[in-house]
Amino acid sequence: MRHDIPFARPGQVVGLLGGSFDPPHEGHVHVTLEAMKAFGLDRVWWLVSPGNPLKRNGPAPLEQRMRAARRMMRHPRVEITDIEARIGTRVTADTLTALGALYPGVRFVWLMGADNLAQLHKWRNWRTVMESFPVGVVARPGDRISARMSPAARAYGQFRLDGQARHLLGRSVAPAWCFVNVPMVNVSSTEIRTRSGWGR
Ligand SMILES: Nc1ncnc2c1ncn2[C@@H]1O[C@H](COP(=O)(O)OP(=O)(O)OP(=O)(O)O)[C@@H](O)[C@H]1O
Ligand SMILES: O=C(O)c1ccc[n+]([C@@H]2O[C@H](COP(=O)([O-])O)[C@@H](O)[C@H]2O)c1
Repeated sequence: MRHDIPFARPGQVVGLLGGSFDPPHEGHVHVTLEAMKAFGLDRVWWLVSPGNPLKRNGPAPLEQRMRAARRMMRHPRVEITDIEARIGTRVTADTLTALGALYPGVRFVWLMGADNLAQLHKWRNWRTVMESFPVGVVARPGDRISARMSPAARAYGQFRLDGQARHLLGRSVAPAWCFVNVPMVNVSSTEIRTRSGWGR
């Protein structure tokens, strides 16, 4: 196993929170802790992205976002990683395919806020995202309804786990997804960039 990428044992359930983290904030911490509890995850990796394929303006340098993410999230079961830059992927479908090959036997769960489920059908090979690993979706202010009515939610409606079975998500076989309606934290990187000048 390479030493510049995180370690996971076969059988472990590892949540993947992909993001620009430009900058990281309390909302990311909140999603991580709620998802860990709700979906029965052993660990969560923050995948600090080299750059969202759909965002035209590049984020702050990866090293700056990695440092800020490490300051923001200090938890013994959470790892901050730039693994996408290391393995050379930025499209999520490609990342998940690569991780499946790199970590045989590890049970990954793709995590995202409701805003991303609402947009998922615009991602490259988005069906591969739904079909590679189970997907855990966490409520976000303003996006709960659009997420649940979204093309991806409708296309995979029959594979949705009821909220009461949320703890089974990590041990489910894809396609399987679950939306959890947890208390929400109203913060975004966009708002922080606007008021703080982060990255400029
Ligand atoms: N407050 C929040 N509640 C729920 N999910 C969140 C929250 N903030 C971020 N997320 C989720 O975390 C992941 C990474 O988010 P990202 O780094 O894009 O932050 P962001 O605040 O959405 O950024 P931006 O405002 O630049 O779009 C995404 O899946 C996003 O939905
Ligand atoms: O694969 C895609 O086409 C794609 C399009 C938009 C976003 N994503 C991923 O979604 C995650 C959240 O992105 P962001 O910029 O909203 O933090 C991050 O891991 C991105 O790489 C992926």
